[in-house]
Amino acid sequence: MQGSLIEMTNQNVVISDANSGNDMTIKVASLFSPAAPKPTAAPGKYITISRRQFLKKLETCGGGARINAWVDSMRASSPTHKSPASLAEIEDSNRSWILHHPSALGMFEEIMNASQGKQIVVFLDYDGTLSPIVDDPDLAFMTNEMRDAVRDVAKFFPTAIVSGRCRAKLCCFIFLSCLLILGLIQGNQAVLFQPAKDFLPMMDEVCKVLLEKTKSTPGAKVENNKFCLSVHFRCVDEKIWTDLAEQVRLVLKEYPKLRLTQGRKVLEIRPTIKWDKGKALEFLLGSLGKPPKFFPAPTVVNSANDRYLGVLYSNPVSVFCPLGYANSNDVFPVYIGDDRTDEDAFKVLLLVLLICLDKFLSSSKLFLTHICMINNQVLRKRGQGFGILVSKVPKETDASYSLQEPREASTSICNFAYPSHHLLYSSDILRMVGDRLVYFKISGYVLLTTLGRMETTETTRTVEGLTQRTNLPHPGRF
Ligand SMILES: O=P(O)(O)OC[C@H]1O[C@H](O[C@H]2O[C@H](CO)[C@@H](O)[C@H](O)[C@H]2O)[C@H](O)[C@@H](O)[C@@H]1O
Repeated sequence: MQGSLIEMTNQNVVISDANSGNDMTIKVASLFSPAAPKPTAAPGKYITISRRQFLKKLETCGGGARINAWVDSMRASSPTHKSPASLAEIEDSNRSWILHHPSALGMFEEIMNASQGKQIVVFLDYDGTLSPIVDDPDLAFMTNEMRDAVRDVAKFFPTAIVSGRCRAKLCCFIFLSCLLILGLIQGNQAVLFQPAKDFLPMMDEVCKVLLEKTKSTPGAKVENNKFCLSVHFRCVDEKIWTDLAEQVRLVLKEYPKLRLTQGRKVLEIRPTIKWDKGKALEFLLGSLGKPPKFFPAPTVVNSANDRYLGVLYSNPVSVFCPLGYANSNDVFPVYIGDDRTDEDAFKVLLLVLLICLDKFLSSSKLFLTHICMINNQVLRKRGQGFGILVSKVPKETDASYSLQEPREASTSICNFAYPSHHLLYSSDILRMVGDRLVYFKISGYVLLTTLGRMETTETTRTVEGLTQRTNLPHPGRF
């Protein structure tokens, strides 16, 4: 469990979160009731407590503290200020975070190796993962490159976009005829789950109240996502965030069946049912069928070097069938997300990841970085999978890997899309050099693959540049 440093001053508690590199200041009076006296520390000394415990404490305090907690939590998931910490401290904190959450780009080979014999299923968050974060939520579009990457990955693996957005809006953004929110891009097959539909009239009513109450706050925006109402703070002056949060709290007070969560400069109001992205992930896994056993697995193109397995292993495109994956060992979920709501999905994957690492990576350094997290309870769970957090700054997370920004996510998604299928079935294999190099052509790209690493280049014309950079032999003319 990562800790936070709390410095006691006369009126304030300063939480210095070593991981996010951000300081938050919270009034002592709102934090500690007479029944729960202030912790004491010698002048200039720090008390270390878990940040999660700290926020939990705030949630259970009175109105003022709760609002501070919401605002602080929003700030931490989308930092607004540079930390006053020194450059060296920031670098240190970044280094340590990356060690625990290595870049998913560099870990591609490990991920592919760990998925051997499994059906990869890809889960993608939308805002901040597939689309860059923008001021106006109605203008959060994917780039063409990302759209292609998602379409390609969905050709080969069951792929779901898991988002709090309403379906109509998301479909319009993505502009893919085969995609539905909380659904699977899998031909025209879609799975929908709407566990909160009884709440719809209440959600509409609350939306109207929120619109009315927030209309005088410059920059505030209320978004009706049908099962979740989002109050956006991104364009509101930070000085009045607390006032806006108080307005939201007062509205929510009248609706005990609704609860509040925080995201990136957004407060979200949802029904108090047990439904979050972790549950969505489990539900979607349960809705997927086992892949047809068209091809014996694993299939190795060049048996002289089984390190190709990670790249060349076939994951046949799965078809829908009533048998679910939920408790199956045959599935390998990969979840990419950027926000607090994605943490519920990462938690589900973390439980299964450790088993996977135990099985496949016991001798690797990756395993060593995770071994400290293993406990008996976790080991009793079964399965495998990877959570990948998209974030430029260190954040407390249950994801195992990281990516800096949506652009990296699209490269990562491409990595998942290309190697597993095409090389095996297509006639596009252009050249194999010894047992360590393969070039193949797909969708106008030439892919250079060596021991699981892959680079893409636009056409044959740039292969020269690629071979020079990588010191690998030129594949010759094709
Ligand atoms: O639950 P999620 O799928 O992760 O959705 C969280 C919120 O995502 C969107 O807001 C975020 O992206 C916006 C566009 O880039 C940005 O302006 C906002 O600050 C972010 O929080 C969406 O608009 C919200 O409705 C979701 O609650």
